[in-house]
Amino acid sequence: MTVTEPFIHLDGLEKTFTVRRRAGLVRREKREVRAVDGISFGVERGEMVGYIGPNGAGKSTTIKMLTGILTPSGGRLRVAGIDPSRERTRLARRIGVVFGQRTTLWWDLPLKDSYTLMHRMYRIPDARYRENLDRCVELLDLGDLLDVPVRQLSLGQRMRGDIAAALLHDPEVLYLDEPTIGLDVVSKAKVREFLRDLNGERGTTVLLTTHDLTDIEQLCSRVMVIDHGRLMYDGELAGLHEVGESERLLVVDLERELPPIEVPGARFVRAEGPRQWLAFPATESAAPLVAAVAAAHPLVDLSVREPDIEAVIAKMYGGTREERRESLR
Ligand SMILES: Nc1ncnc2c1ncn2[C@@H]1O[C@H](COP(=O)(O)OP(=O)(O)OP(=O)(O)O)[C@@H](O)[C@H]1O
Repeated sequence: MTVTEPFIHLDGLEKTFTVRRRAGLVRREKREVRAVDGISFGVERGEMVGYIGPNGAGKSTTIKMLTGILTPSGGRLRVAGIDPSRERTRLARRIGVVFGQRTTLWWDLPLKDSYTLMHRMYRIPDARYRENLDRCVELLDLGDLLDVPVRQLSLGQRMRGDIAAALLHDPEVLYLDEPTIGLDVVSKAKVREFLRDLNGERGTTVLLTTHDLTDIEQLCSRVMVIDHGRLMYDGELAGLHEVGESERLLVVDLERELPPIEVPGARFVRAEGPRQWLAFPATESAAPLVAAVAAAHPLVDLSVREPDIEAVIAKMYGGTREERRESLR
């Protein structure tokens, strides 16, 4: 029996950068940065996976290798059977990339002109292009924006425009690097809903890099954590919370300043005037806690905050970032 290779397959993948830095007036020192340090994983077709980690962990470097922009220093990499750095152009027809912090759209042109250019660049068959464009315009609410120059779009509008641009050629894989960064709550919800539908209806494989754990919670059944270029966790988000013993925060706005709230299952963290912060295990549902607080206290408002990724990872491995770096040496 032949074992088929996963759709995206990394085996001991490495990327080392050589950085030169001044070590005196004239002398320069060479230093090696192992941005990706032997990562192995497989992603099956149609999976939606979160790829998370603290700043400088090696996420963007991995994505750049997956798209063929960077050549690995070691290990093996295949996307849809293609070696990305050797056959970048062939792979480009099968993948889509969205970098939240940069745009692939033409800054001075109306949004629709960028799409026309992509239509030609990717040589997308006319009917397919029309169908995909119409679908994106409808689902991403782009109708009123098509004639607006990209530089005049808000961040959320631009992001939706970028996501559409990445999908016009029907990619089988979509890499998203911080797709919800800087977006307001409504825009975030729109982007997430669209991605969920895309994955459900078209079976597009999605690899998502984000600092927002809510993105992962709402979209991904599997999450991979990378730190210092190494894979530290691969499994369900709930499992990550368990390993990291992470806590969510319930932020409660009361009608007036009151003594610390005491409810079973939560820990009082701090108060500032009528606002109080209560911590509870991220593996538990917030609903019973909200009900208990609302039943016993005069509430004005409340919200739930997800643990941040840095905090979960710090708890998972203990110590500070520097101590963790030492422990990996
Ligand atoms: N072109 C480069 N030359 C030298 N070092 C680099 C280069 N690109 C990345 N690095 C280094 O490699 C490491 C990993 O960087 P990378 O951008 O992949 O991290 P990241 O997880 O995407 O971080 P962030 O969340 O901040 O975007 C960092 O130490 C970074 O400084």
